[in-house]
Amino acid sequence: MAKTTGQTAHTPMMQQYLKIKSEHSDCLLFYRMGDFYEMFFEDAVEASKILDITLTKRGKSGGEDIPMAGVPWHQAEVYLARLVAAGKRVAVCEQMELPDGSKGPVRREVVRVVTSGTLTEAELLDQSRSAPLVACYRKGEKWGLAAVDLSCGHWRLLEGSGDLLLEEQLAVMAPAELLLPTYDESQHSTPVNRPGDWSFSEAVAREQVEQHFGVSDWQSLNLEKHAMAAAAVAAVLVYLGQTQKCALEHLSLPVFVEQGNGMRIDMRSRRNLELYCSLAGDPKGGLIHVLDETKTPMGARLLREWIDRPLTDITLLNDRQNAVQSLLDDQETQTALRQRLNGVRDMERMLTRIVLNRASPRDYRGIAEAISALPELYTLIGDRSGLFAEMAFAMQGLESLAEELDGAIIESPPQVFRDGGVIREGFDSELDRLRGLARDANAWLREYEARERERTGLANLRVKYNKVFGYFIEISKAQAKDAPVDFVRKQTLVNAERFITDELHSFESEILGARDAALNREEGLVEVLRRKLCSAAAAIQKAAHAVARLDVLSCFAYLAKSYRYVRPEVHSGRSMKLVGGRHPVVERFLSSSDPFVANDTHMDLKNRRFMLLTGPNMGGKSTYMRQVAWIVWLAHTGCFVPADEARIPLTRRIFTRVGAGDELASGRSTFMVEMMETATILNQLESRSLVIVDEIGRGTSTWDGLAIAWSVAERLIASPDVLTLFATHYHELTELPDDFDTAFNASVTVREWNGSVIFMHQVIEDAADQSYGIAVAQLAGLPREVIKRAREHLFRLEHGSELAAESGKPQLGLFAVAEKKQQERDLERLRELEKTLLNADVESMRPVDALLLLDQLKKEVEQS
Ligand SMILES: Nc1ncnc2c1ncn2[C@@H]1O[C@H](COP(=O)(O)OP(=O)(O)OP(=O)(O)O)[C@@H](O)[C@H]1O
Repeated sequence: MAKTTGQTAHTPMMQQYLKIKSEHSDCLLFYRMGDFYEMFFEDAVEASKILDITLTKRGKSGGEDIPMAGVPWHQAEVYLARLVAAGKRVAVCEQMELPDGSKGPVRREVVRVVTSGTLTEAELLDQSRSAPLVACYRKGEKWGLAAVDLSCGHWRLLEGSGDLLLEEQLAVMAPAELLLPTYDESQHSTPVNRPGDWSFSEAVAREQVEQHFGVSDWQSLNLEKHAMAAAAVAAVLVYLGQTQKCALEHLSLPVFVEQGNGMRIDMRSRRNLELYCSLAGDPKGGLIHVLDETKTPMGARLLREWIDRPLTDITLLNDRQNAVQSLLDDQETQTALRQRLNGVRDMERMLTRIVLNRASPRDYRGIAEAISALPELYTLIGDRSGLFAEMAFAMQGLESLAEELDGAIIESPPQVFRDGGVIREGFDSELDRLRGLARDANAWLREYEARERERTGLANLRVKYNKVFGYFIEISKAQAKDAPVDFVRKQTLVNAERFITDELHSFESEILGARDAALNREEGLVEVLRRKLCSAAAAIQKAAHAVARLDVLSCFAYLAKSYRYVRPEVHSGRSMKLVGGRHPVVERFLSSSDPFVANDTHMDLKNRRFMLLTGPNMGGKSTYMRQVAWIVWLAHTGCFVPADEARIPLTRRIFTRVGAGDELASGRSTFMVEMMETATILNQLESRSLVIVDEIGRGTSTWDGLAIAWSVAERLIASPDVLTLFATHYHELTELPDDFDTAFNASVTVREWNGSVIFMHQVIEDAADQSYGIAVAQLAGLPREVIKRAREHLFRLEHGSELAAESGKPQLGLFAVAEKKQQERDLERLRELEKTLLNADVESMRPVDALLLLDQLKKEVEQS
């Protein structure tokens, strides 16, 4: 805390501030003062830097000025967003009563602590992704995770063992905030908070679940055999209690759902394949971006989830595919659906804000419109079976609530409730009556103001209102001396004087209370609607989830139609057949004059489990291999795939090793990253894996690199249930198919034209004949002199070794050269031995000398 001690006695308000701040010392304190949130002492200094707002002062402490900074209450969300993004937690302290003019500060309380994992405001959240609060509890190898997305009310509970899996699961969950016990010192890039070690306990979980959800039947949550996840649930609930300080009626029950295995893809592979953004960090180059044709925020979030967590259950996949096919076949319904989904706002998050009493009038209107859209949606799909029947059912039952809300909330409500005007005329007769009185009052006031101006001759006389003093007449200081005698002075301001008259007073007490009464009445009506929405929260969430599913399925059908995606057959066998496969992202970015070249892929475990892909730089090797990975991945989400035909083996894991950059920040060189990725693959290979290796061993000496690439390739070929695509510039490896029946060569084609290369991007089943490295370097704009010199070096290297020339593989006979050198050394040694033997005079030699010679020869052979 600041230098708050000292001899100066603090004002009562500052004493109150200091007390509240001491109870929230780990947060910045937003202290409400009228229309502002003020911060003092270090909070003010820190916040003014982060928010770039003026640092002023207010009063003194210990003889020194107290620093102060403030933000207007109606813009608080923007500032909160920036503070939270800067890693801060903010305690929001509100005035709990109106100032009544008496001495002493009004009662204030912290109503909420805003943290990165507990945000609910639309302005603070990315609508297309969830930002969960995740608690992690570990004991030995075992761990339990509880993730809650407070903005939607969803839980996800997981258990497992081993650091690798934990890291993977955490990476996929992408927590906005992590809760750990104090003894867990693992390092994370996410902000970590510690709700207290005692909270990570199954017993606390039982207590908390009963308290929050009124559920004492532990079995119904399927947590009895999942003590690790239960302990994590407890920590989340305790933390929410500490920070939210209100009932969380929108939270669904933390039920442990057995996840099944699903397809596993480690975080590196997700990055390598450019799932969320391109390797250069551009989200527009990420797969999610090109696939997201959803119409609603709920749909966008679910799309991410489906892609993040591919399924390995063929029946579930078929259900999704059937639904997509059915929409694809009925374009009329599909078009109508997409039109109707368009503009359905974020039901889940609006509902959360309503339940937590943080909603704006626009949230009420938004949810009214979203619920009103449901009947049209379920009618469109109502006569279908399968997933559609489930979705249609989940959307029903909210019709009367929709009608009531629609009838209650005006079409374009104001941003805040403060001035009323949210409830429609005709919804409540009492409200209409009070508003009528207030309207009459307004007319009377305008007439009274005009009358008094004329009577007094004071042109700038105004009749005004505030909640503390009610109605009064305000005159500027300069003219106050001309006020008539019946004006009774009520308050003196710096530039003005305020008065009351008998007439104004009696008017006020008679009818003007109607305005406040109307506001109160409106507040009460909104609260009734809020309670109804709270009671219907579970049903609304279910409907919202159905809307999200419908949106994603219709997005898949849209992709299929617009970009010629085809329904893949995911089967339990091990063969893969892709005809006319395309890369979903690259094909979108190419111009029509230079269209994407589709390619086929045929692999199977028996004869073609290892594809060795060679060809020039820029030839399209990386694109081809990633497209195969994407097609396999997408096929496991229910999405159709960019190909003319696709038969895909059920795949449990996808591994990739793709040209990495340095991870200097984590102290890893390019080569180290390469080797770590390779180690991950080889150590974790399991049956039904697809492996993509795009270059290996480049970051070290050619010899080491080639040797490593060779042995890794051999290991992958020997792995019993693994399909591998392996791209390399080491042409020596094209000999692999000679030694292994299950390996085959493929290459990307180029043509030479007028001394330049043209990339055909066509994959053929043959090894590449040369690298064209210098040609590509020339294309890239290397100075002409450098290119010329490189060609000279290349010529020297290619013709410097007879074997290189013999092999017909220019530039690449490194192993052959090594072998040749070794043979030469061996020959040399043999000649030495020969010489020694020939020089030995066996006739005259003593037996002991013969023995010594024999011994010497033996040692020489052993050392060679
Ligand atoms: N099938 C294709 N059809 C059309 N253009 C393609 C195709 N494949 C790749 N390209 C284009 O060629 C560029 C280079 O492709 P890619 O990065 O896959 O080559 P590469 O062989 O892996 O090169 P390097 O060996 O240098 O890594 C891509 O950015 C893309 O624009």
